[in-house]
Amino acid sequence: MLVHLFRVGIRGGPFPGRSLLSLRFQTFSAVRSQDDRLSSTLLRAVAQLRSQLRAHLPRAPPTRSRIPSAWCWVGGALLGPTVLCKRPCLCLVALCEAEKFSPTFSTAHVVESRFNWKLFWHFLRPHLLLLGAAIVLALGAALINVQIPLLLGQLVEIVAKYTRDHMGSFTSESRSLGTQLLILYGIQGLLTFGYLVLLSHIGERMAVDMRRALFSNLLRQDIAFFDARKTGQLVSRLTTDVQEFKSSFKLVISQGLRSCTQVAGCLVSLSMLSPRLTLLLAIVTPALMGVGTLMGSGLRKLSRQCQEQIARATGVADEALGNVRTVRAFAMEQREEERYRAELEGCRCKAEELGRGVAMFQGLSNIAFNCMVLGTLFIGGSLVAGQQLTGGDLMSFLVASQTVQRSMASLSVLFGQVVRGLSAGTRVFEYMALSPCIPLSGGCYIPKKHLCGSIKFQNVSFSYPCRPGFEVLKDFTLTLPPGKIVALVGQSGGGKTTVASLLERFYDPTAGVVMLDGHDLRTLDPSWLRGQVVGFISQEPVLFGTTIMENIRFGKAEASDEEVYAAAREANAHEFISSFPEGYNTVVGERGATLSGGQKQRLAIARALIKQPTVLILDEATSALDAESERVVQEALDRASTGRTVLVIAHRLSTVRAAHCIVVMANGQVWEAGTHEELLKKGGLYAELIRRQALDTPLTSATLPEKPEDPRNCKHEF
Ligand SMILES: Nc1ncnc2c1ncn2[C@@H]1O[C@H](COP(=O)(O)OP(=O)(O)OP(=O)(O)O)[C@@H](O)[C@H]1O
Repeated sequence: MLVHLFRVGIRGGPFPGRSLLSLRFQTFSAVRSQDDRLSSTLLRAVAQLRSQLRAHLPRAPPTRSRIPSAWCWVGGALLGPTVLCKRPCLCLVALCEAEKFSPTFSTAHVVESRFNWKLFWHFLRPHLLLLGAAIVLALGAALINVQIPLLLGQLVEIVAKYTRDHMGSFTSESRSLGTQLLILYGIQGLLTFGYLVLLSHIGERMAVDMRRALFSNLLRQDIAFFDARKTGQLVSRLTTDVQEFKSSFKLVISQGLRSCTQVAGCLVSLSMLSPRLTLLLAIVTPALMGVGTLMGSGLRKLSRQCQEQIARATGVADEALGNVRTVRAFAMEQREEERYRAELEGCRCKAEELGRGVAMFQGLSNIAFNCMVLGTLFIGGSLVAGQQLTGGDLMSFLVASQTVQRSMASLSVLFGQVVRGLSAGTRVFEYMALSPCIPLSGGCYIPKKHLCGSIKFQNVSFSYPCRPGFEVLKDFTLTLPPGKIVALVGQSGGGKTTVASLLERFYDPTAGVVMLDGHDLRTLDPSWLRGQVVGFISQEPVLFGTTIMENIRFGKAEASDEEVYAAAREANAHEFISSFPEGYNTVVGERGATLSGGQKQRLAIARALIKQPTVLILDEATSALDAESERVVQEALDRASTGRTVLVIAHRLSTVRAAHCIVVMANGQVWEAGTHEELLKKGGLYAELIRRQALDTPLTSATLPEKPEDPRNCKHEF
């Protein structure tokens, strides 16, 4: 179009030759472009134009006043990024508000999901010096890029002169310009290398810092937080989202800064060329930006949905691969494939929708910018006709506005990346800003010599945070005397494990209080409680994929080798560990996959015993074992239970006969309590359970015998 315009100028001759020649500097400075082909086409056209002009018009000295000074460029270059940073909504990038995210659970304080600039600043601040250096280098490279076309223009002038006059030595005339150009190319290359290295350095360090902070904050979240989320989704935030954010950050600084500098510089040129036309542009552009903001808002919402869908797909893959043995055992490969395919299909639909949105955005912005050029030409043409603007100025204005257009186009390409980056950042910072309701540490603790291990649940009611309407425990009262074994039995889903979870303070009761030696658990330091007071052995012990030694030491990080051996002996594990060629250095495989169920359980017992807990919770610890393993493990458990307050959760009633007290739970309440003999004699629910277990018939709430009139009468106090 520009070439065409030049030709029109020559043919129609409405432009005074003097003004056209005065275009020299503005034209070349404005043509600074990433598109070399376009630049060289323009250069050729200008050279052609110039030689034709020389043939038709008298030579005129170039005007100098309209060349933007270096200060204008620097000012523009600094303004652009500042505006981008401060008011992203004013720009075509980073322009929309985040959608409010409705959390699926209500325990933790969830901050609204806007991009958290405060946290971003926290991670950026340590790198400000390097970032400043990178910005200076990038601006330097951009400013050199502005100078290069000027020199190229002069070189073209020499070529044109030599072609026309065939006088003098082309080599000697062009040598100094060529050398200057070579030096500028070299410096520009160095500057580009410098700012890219710096950005990579900053980006990588920020990514590491963000991952560490996010991981650390995730580990601190309430158990309820994990109830409501899939591991794959959390891992995706740690990996994909941080990666996406880092890439966008680097791209915005490198490509975005360059384009913004160019836009700002050209805007300075434009306002110097024609304040009137610039004013018109200044009116039209915000209107276009308004439309862009609206579209951007929708696109951002889509981008967020897209990423959440990706996280869901990752979650499905993670679950299937993590539980591959179960999948194989049930021959569910096909079904898992289908589930994953369905999630991927969801990803594809969302991504395509997003792609269409971004494409439409870019298409519309192209139309808008082209219309702006056309409009400028018409309005500028009428100004020229009214002698309010010279033809040369109009030409410069068009070239400069073209450069603005190209830079804006490049910014609109950046837009998609920035939208993705911002929403990835929003997702990362969202979980970083979460604060758990139950802190990991803080509060008082009971000195060892005063610690007895007396536990009391007093009128406890509880609903899981992710199922608030469903009361699992209702006015539940129970006492666990120090050094005694209390067994919890009852129908499946009656709330036995929930009692253990409250004792570990994985959750806080909705009403009532859980006390240790008369102290409300909420006033005690949770990490002291879990780390030193309560030992927990579950039905499915989870081991880490490291050595046996490390796994046992997980219970007490500072334990000596001797303490590890002692705990293993107490747990009946020393013998089998010693029989392995690598002994305690045997690596157990992922989740202990290379060990038998009984061996895993004994390692879990050793891990719990090494911290010498005052209170021990055994949640169906032997129910997954065969008779022989159960015997060995039970032996270890009996030994471990001596002198401790023990809460045994059991399905197989035969394993709890010897308990000091058996508490039967049903519908979240204590149904009855007493010793084995007392309960049998009573002929209530326990007797029914014993009878049904003998017949191998499960008890459901529908088959519960008549409830005692007041369950509180069944409260068992020692
Ligand atoms: N993390 C959780 N989030 C929401 N509801 C839960 C959660 N864990 C358990 N529940 C629900 O709480 C109720 C009590 O579960 P709990 O595991 O305490 O029962 P239980 O008596 O230990 O059962 P079982 O003997 O089968 O292990 C059940 O209805 C269960 O669906």
